[in-house]
Amino acid sequence: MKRMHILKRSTCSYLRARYYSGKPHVREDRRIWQPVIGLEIHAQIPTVSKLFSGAATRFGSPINTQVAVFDAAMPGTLPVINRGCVEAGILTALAINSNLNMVSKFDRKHYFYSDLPSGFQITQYRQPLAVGGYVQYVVQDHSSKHIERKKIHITQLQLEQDSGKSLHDTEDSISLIDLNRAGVGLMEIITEPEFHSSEEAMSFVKELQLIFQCIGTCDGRMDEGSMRVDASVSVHHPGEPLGTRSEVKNLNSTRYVGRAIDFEVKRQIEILESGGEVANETRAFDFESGETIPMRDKEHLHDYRFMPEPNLPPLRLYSDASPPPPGVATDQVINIDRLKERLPELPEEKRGRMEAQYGLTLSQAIILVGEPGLMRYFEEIMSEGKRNVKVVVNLLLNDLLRVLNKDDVNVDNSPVLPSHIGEIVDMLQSNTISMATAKKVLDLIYDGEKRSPTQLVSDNHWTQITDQQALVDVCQTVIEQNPVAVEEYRKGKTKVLNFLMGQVMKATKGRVDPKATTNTLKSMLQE
Ligand SMILES: Nc1ncnc2c1ncn2[C@@H]1O[C@H](COP(=O)(O)OP(=O)(O)OP(=O)(O)O)[C@@H](O)[C@H]1O
Ligand SMILES: [Mg+2]
Ligand SMILES: [Mg+2]
Repeated sequence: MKRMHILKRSTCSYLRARYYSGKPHVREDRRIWQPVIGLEIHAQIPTVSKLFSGAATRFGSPINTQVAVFDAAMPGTLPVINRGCVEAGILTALAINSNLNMVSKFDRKHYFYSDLPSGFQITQYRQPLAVGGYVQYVVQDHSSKHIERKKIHITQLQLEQDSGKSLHDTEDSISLIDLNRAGVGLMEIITEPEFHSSEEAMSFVKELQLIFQCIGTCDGRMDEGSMRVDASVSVHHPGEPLGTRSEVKNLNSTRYVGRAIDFEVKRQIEILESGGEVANETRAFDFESGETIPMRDKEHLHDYRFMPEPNLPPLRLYSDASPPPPGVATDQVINIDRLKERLPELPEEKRGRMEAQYGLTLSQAIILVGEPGLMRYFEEIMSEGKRNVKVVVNLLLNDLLRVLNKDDVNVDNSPVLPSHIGEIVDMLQSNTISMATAKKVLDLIYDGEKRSPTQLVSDNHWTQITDQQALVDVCQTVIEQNPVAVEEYRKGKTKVLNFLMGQVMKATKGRVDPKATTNTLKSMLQE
């Protein structure tokens, strides 16, 4: 059945309604509210210099130490476009299936703000770098464990300058300006208003972060402001025209994206249900109260007085099919076919391949692809020997991630290497060690053990007891030493078996196969 993304109209129970994956909540009159969300994402391009000047872009540098005369809008300075930024924009457009404009243009967008010395931002208004496109992403409902693939359409991708930063000193009532960020290259990506829940919007933002990191066109660090999200939110009754949107600006974590959307949806439903109208306004999110508040400086409608940027010619792209005119040096132009060749396997393609090639479930594929470095690590293990994919994935997702997450260590810095896991898996598959021993070996290597897993097992005599008579002997001892438990088991308290199993494990230091032990114990107890 197709899932519906609709909300109970009643506002009091709104927050309890899981409108992403839950069943439709319908009031008697069957009038339901559907949230509609569109996102605008600003992503900083990690080139060493800015979009139109040679100033550096390092995050966290001392205030006003990365400012070229152009960034400070000194008269007579001219923009020179940064090839790296254009390439990043093109790569991103390709990754989100957007159509590149072979000719795009730059415009001036005027507004007054103290951190914008020129009084205008150079952006792409009339003819952006790319239009259209779509992104496939996955939405996971953590409580129901339901996973769904979704698709969102992209409106456009444009290149533009970032602004500076104002620091307001309320004590001395002064504002200080830091121009380090002014002119850093940004990609603005706009989605169609097609999300119907905060979960969908958040999942898309995470997918975009994965795409950026995969192709290297933004570090995706929302906490450092290198990726910022504006969420436009409205509600309507399905089948009727879209409602008036409000726009919550500058959300700097995926969690805040979700909280701001949930708050807005609830606020708007309340207004509409009490007969009011939603204002088309810009709002800010206050993470402490969890509320959105109108932004005072944006109360009036802006007249940006867009005009073509006279100091930049149109940006022309070339391809093998439409090459540059003869005589133009190849390093002076960009051929998009060369960039297409550089496009790596994207997150959704990786997930699809993990499912198809290795038979993984989508939820396993999501973790392997979402955890930086983990898919490569997994494939390195799988590239040798005939390793059972279930055993490998189980060890990685349950045991390796457990120890790494405990100390917040990245897979790439893991002291447990793919070769270690490979050896452990081989010993498991040949029945040399039990699962309990495998976990113990993994933990020891994580804690700094320098011997190889094989060496460790042989030095400690941890090889699994595979000899059936030896297993029977251990079980016999345990049965003799625990008459009370045995009695209870025979009276029908079958849970006692777990206790006896534990005793065998203890006696053998985990060197037995749980299944073989259970069977042996059971048959011996029936005698
Ligand atoms: N009725 C609606 N409800 C929710 N979202 C909407 C609605 N109509 C449009 N949107 C979304 O609002 C966003 C509009 O962003 P866009 O940047 O194009 O315009 P803007 O916010 O007015 O301009 P800017 O912020 O650059 O000054 C898009 O993400 C779009 O999907
Ligand atoms: Mg906007
Ligand atoms: Mg915009």
